[in-house]
Amino acid sequence: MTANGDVEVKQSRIPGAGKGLFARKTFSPGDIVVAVDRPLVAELEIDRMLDTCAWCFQRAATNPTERSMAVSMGLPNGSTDIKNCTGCQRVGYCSKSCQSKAWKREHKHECKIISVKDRPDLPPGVRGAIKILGRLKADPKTEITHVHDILNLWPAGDPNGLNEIGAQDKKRLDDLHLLGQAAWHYCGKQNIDGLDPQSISIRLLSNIMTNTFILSSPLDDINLGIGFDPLICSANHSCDPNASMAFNQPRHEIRALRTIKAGEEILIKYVEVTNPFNVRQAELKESYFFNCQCTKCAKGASLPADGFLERPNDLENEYHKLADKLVDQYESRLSKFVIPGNDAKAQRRVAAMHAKACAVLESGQATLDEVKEAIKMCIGSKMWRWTRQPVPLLCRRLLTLYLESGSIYQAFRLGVKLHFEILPALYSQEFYPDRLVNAWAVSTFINVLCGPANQELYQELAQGGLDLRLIYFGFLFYVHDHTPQMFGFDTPVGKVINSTYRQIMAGVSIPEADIRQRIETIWPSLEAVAHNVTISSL
Ligand SMILES: C[S@@+](CC[C@H](N)C(=O)[O-])C[C@H]1O[C@@H](n2cnc3c(N)ncnc32)[C@H](O)[C@@H]1O
Repeated sequence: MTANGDVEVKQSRIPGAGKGLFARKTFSPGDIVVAVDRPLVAELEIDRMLDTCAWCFQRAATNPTERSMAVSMGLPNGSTDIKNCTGCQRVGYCSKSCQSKAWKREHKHECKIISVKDRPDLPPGVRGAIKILGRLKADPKTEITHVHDILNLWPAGDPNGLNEIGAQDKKRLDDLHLLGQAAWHYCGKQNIDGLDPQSISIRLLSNIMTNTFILSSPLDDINLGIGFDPLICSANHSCDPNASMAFNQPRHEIRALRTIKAGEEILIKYVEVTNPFNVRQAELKESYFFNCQCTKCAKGASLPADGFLERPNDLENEYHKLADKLVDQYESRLSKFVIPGNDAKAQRRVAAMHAKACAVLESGQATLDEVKEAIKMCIGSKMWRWTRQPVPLLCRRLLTLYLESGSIYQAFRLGVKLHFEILPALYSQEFYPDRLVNAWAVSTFINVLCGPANQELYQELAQGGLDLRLIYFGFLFYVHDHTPQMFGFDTPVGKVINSTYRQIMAGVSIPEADIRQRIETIWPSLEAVAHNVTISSL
């Protein structure tokens, strides 16, 4: 495996986790631990194949409203155009340079296969496997190493791995067999020395499909596609990770979130780790087929993230009735949310409320009112605090919906609540990606609020002691200060942040140090804004 010298792959200390990635030197917070120029497999979701560059994953905003919004915010989505490959017309690129890199490395192996007229668009994992097999055929000597690196991972690298998947989800295993055979068939059924031809395709595909990470841009809250790389994927999961992944279109990095000492295992998150114990366990099992054995999970459901504000059997009458109906409605999904307790019925009621809120989150179609209602149900029932999931995830969704509906002031207030109250309670690290992305979003809302269209509101807030211009600088500096540790300025997100910072500072005559001093004096008034966001003011 093409490991860089700073890390090595060896037996993990997590019980039953197989191999893991270990530090060979000490890393400071923000240091790049591992980086690949592009994951070995990076494939667009089917829905993104025609509006996102298949090489660098830059998405073009095609909806006119979204496009003009992106232009006004200086985001790359507003200035990107995707031109289809003239051969297959199934994928496109944002530039000649991306097209040429993609062709040389991989697209030449799939172009004809995916261009067949009546063939439906193939799922990303299958397209990835086709390219790997195509590359192997063209250059067996070099590419066989990649194939072995892939096959060594779990589950194909573990004699029981595929059986375990079959035992948990037979349909998933059947699908992998079917899709693997399809990839092998499309590639001319090539054989690989020393490997059983019947199993190569399933093993390749299952290792790619069960170890993928989602590729998305920090500036664009959309799943763009899937990534898989044997080196990055050697890192095991922890619900208390010491490192995080960043996709810098198309460079992929793992960065230290805190000090990692030489010899320590590098642990990233595969799923949302701020969820309660049972939800984390269920999500890891559903998507990655394992029972998490990390140090946080070893404590079971005993942490603040698992607890409620009140005892579930003290649920007020109004919510009691609502929850009883929800228990019937979400019966089949309850086990994921139930926390074992003295009063099983009461636990099932709050679990049903959690299931309802998650159904809202999972539905891509939920309206602004539905999301608000879900937050009101959780907070209004007095069971949830604002920092217990799924409330933070619902708040993030609501913020996006406020933005889409043009309710910028509401988005600003909720963003401030997330910044001051919610996110620091979930992630103690100063520059955690979610905190940085939220702060960047808040800065863009304030910029709009400072504009000519919002003069009245601006004046009103200024009279109440909220100097939005100064607050804007506060968020801009926060984001600019932490970007090097989280993304770097040479990345798409880093470039947007840096050019905004430079542009703004070029028009300012007051020394930056003075602005920073003044920010400190007004910052406490923002904490009051955060505090004043209640369910009745959503
Ligand atoms: C992306 S691979 C990581 C490399 C893998 N350990 C190997 O030996 O190939 C993911 C697999 O590692 C194991 N794993 C990762 N994190 C784990 C954890 N916290 N607890 C238990 N098993 C884990 C699971 O088998 C999971 O399906």
